[in-house]
Amino acid sequence: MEAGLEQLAEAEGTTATWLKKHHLMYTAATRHPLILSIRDGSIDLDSFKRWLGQDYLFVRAFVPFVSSVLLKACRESDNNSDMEVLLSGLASLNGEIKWFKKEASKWGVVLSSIVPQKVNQDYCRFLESLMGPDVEYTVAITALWAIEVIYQQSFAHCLEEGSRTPPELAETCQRWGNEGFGQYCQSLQKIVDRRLLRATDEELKKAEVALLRVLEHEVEFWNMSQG
Ligand SMILES: Cc1ncc(CN)c(N)n1
Repeated sequence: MEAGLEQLAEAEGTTATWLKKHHLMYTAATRHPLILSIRDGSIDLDSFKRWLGQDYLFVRAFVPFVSSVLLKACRESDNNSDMEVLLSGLASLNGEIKWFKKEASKWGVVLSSIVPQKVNQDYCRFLESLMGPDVEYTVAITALWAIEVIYQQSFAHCLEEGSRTPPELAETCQRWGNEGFGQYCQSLQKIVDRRLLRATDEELKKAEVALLRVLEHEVEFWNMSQG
């Protein structure tokens, strides 16, 4: 990399550099055909319902993962405010689970009879693999940021001017596409960039791999939902 570009990368943060480097995969995850079909109004509602049921199960598995990142922050972070950012994210999952239940009953999706599909199980297993004490805080929070920002960028796209998102899906898009969630993602990104500045080469590599794995799992999750 040229010296000037290197300085730019440092000024804008490692995460931005990685998103540029992996822009094809990032676009595949944030502009998936399922998201584009919500945005243009052509969404197949069976796909939406499949996504809803599977994502409910995913979010239940996501709670212990976020808790584990919070625990790592309490033990390993060099900055007190990390804990507050993570705690706010964890707290909002309470409302999210309630929302899934309400939304499922609106669409006639019976959550108690949803069986996790293999893609979902694989993703949840990946989350579990990041929960152990051997996984560094920097690596785990990189994965958390990636998981959240993909949803934020995907659903915010469905709320942009010119989108023809069906009104009955607007609430879903608002849940992850709203300003507050965008700010939460930015707070996570700042933590990740701060941690990556002090990371060892090995940690940097592991964090970048975690980002790539999340991108792959997210694309698979959309594919599975689309059927
Ligand atoms: C698959 C998936 N990825 C991300 C999110 C956002 N927490 C979610 N609910 N589901």
